[in-house]
Amino acid sequence: MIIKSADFICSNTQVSKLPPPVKPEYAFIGRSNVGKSSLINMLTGKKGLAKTSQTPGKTQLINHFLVNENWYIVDLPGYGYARASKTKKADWNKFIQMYLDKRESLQCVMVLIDSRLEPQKIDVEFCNWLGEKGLSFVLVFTKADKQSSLKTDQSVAKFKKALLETFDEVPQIFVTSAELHAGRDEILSFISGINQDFEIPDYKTFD
Ligand SMILES: Nc1nc2c(ncn2[C@@H]2O[C@H](COP(=O)(O)OP(=O)(O)OP(=O)(O)O)[C@@H](O)[C@H]2O)c(=O)[nH]1
Ligand SMILES: [Mg+2]
Repeated sequence: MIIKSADFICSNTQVSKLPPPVKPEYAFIGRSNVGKSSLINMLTGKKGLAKTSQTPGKTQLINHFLVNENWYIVDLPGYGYARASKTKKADWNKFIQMYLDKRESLQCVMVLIDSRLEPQKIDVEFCNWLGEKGLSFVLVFTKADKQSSLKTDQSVAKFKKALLETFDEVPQIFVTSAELHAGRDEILSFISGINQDFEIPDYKTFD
């Protein structure tokens, strides 16, 4: 897929204020600092589109970006930010779960996993939750440039093994580096394949 345009549309803290669910949508989610915003910038080819930061907890809202006028990328706040208060974490859970659970046009949840780490409990639990809800998801391993490909392969294998404790099969896997633009074509062609079959869902308006 060639990216002709990518534009910021809106930031929201309320599910009721999201754009109408008439275009296919892909949510990028994962632990704080895993590289969600960097990946979005890499995929769209627009460096400053999603705000990135070395300080975890940068993205605080549901941010919609419209790509090629016909599909949305959604940048979500990271989960598992250790320094966030309990109330904040609970708010995050409620808000994000409601969004993921209710968003009619959501086609796939892109779960980002830091390829340098051993399987993290919070990531595995989040995947299990998606599975329970029957939501489609794929795994996107990030920051592959930070280590050898052997080390990345080992991380991927360990994560697969952790998921196979609850799932019969593992979801599709992408290995990426925002730094090296790796994995871009694979993810864009995956999205393009789904976009082709998109039909506008029935949906409720909130007014
Ligand atoms: N080397 C390398 N660094 C990366 C890569 N992706 C992200 N980073 C760095 O990791 C840090 C966090 O990146 P962000 O994209 O802001 O992470 P995020 O997941 O959006 O973080 P929050 O919005 O805080 O949840 C930044 O310092 C990035 O430059 C990558 O592929 N390779
Ligand atoms: Mg971010």
